[in-house]
Amino acid sequence: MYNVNDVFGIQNGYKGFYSSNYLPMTPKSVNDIHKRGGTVLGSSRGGHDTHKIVDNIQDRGINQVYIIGGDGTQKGAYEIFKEIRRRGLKVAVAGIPKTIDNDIAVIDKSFGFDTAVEEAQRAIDAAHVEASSAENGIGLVKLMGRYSGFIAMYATLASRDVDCCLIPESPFYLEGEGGLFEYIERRLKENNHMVIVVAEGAGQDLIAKSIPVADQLDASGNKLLLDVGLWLTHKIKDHCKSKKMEMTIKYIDPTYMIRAIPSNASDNVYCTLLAHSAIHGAMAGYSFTVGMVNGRHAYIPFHRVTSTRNKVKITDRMWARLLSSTNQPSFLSKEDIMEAREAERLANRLPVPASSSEHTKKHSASVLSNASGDVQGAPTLTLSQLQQPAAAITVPAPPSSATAGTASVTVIDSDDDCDATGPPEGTPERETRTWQEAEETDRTRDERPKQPETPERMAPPPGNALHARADEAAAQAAQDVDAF
Ligand SMILES: Nc1ncnc2c1ncn2[C@@H]1O[C@H](COP(=O)(O)OP(=O)(O)O)[C@@H](O)[C@H]1O
Ligand SMILES: O=P(O)(O)OC[C@H]1O[C@](O)(COP(=O)(O)O)[C@@H](O)[C@@H]1O
Repeated sequence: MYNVNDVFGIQNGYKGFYSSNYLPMTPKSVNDIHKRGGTVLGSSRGGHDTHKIVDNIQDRGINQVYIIGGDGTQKGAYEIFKEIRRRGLKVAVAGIPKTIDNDIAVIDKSFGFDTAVEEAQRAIDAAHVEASSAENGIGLVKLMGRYSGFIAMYATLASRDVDCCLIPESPFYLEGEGGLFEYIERRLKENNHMVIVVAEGAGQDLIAKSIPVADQLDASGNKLLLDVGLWLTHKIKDHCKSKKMEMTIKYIDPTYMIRAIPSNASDNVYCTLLAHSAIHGAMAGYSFTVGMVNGRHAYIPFHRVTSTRNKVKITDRMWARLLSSTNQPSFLSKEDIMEAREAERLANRLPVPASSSEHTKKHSASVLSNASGDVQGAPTLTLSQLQQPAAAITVPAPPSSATAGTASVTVIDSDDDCDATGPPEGTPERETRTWQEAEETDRTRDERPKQPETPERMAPPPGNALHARADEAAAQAAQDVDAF
């Protein structure tokens, strides 16, 4: 569709721009890479030298750069975009969110997350089998999630075999009333076995207190985490020993096995849509992070996705649903809840609530999105060309009959951050609302009467008893969190 002749892969992450040769990529060479796990191009931490990267882009005459990765990668893409803009180059930068952690702000979910949740079920199933095969058996599964517990939360909700889910956003404690040990004792008495899921970033403060070690960072500046699964296993064993309680604990760490598998069908489709959307946007001359927002394809300015991180909101319904599904303690004091609400209010720039129930007002990301809900037309580039950490594409100047106009471009910000070079002539009209106007409109939309929050307002359509029970339970759980 766009007459692209030269596509190159950058090997081993950002440093590959200046430390290795670019790898020519053809439809044939990438034909089945989506069926393999990991990355054929390689990845790395650290090594982001903005000037050297942009020098290379410039020297090689690259005019579109597609950058695939998590929030660190998107930050790096933003730096590259700013340097390109400073130099006045006609190069579009498209960030494509890929992380199993799902911690990238604004977008509905990141590519890789669904696959991770699905694969995590296998580890939870194994933990359940092992736990239920022993007397007082505990199965403990560690899942990835450095800063955010989305994989742990969704895997727990999907499995229904989990009795306790621990995530970084919800601090927990071991001893005393309402603590983890008390819950474990109770659950073993009731059921004779239990499954605990812990996200790798959970309980890091607790571990640091019991094993004081200096913080260490990886090459990208991320804190190296202590193994919460191993630590917890020992703590539980020690506690049960002190109580003369017979028990068996099996610790399963499937983290890399989960990240290493090929993406599932739903992620493959999502990847295709991201790829198509990114290509249309870059061909139209824009720079952005691409993603689904409220179910619509959107082009998001880099700074919107890099300024915050997506986290599980423990004051939100989803976490309340999890609490009601596992029956675990919330580990939260009233002060913790108020603090979490206040942090959420400030992060979302919400007004001070008139009453305590006001906090439940949600404020979704203010973005504009494609009115049709989809990007029109599909380029001939394959998604697999974009399924790797970084790829640079050299695009010939579009012929006068270029079909870039078929891309139904949606721009989420009308400030100049979203537009490296401006769209070439003949491309569709840009969104004309200012960012502030857009935000205002979206806020108005967000504040329209929503799905009611209280049990009586949550009444489902008559005749649907199953939904009624589920909704009642969710509302009750939300109230429990409120009341706590
Ligand atoms: N603030 C930043 N500015 C520039 N580059 C960054 C920034 N944060 C991370 N990076 C680079 O992005 C790459 C990926 O970041 P990392 O945190 O390792 O993974 P992820 O993209 O999964 O979050 C690394 O090469 C890192 O150096
Ligand atoms: O040991 P590594 O390779 O640094 O990776 C560990 C990290 O990768 C993550 O899973 C994120 O992976 P991705 O962003 O690549 O999907 C974090 O949760 C975890 O801390």
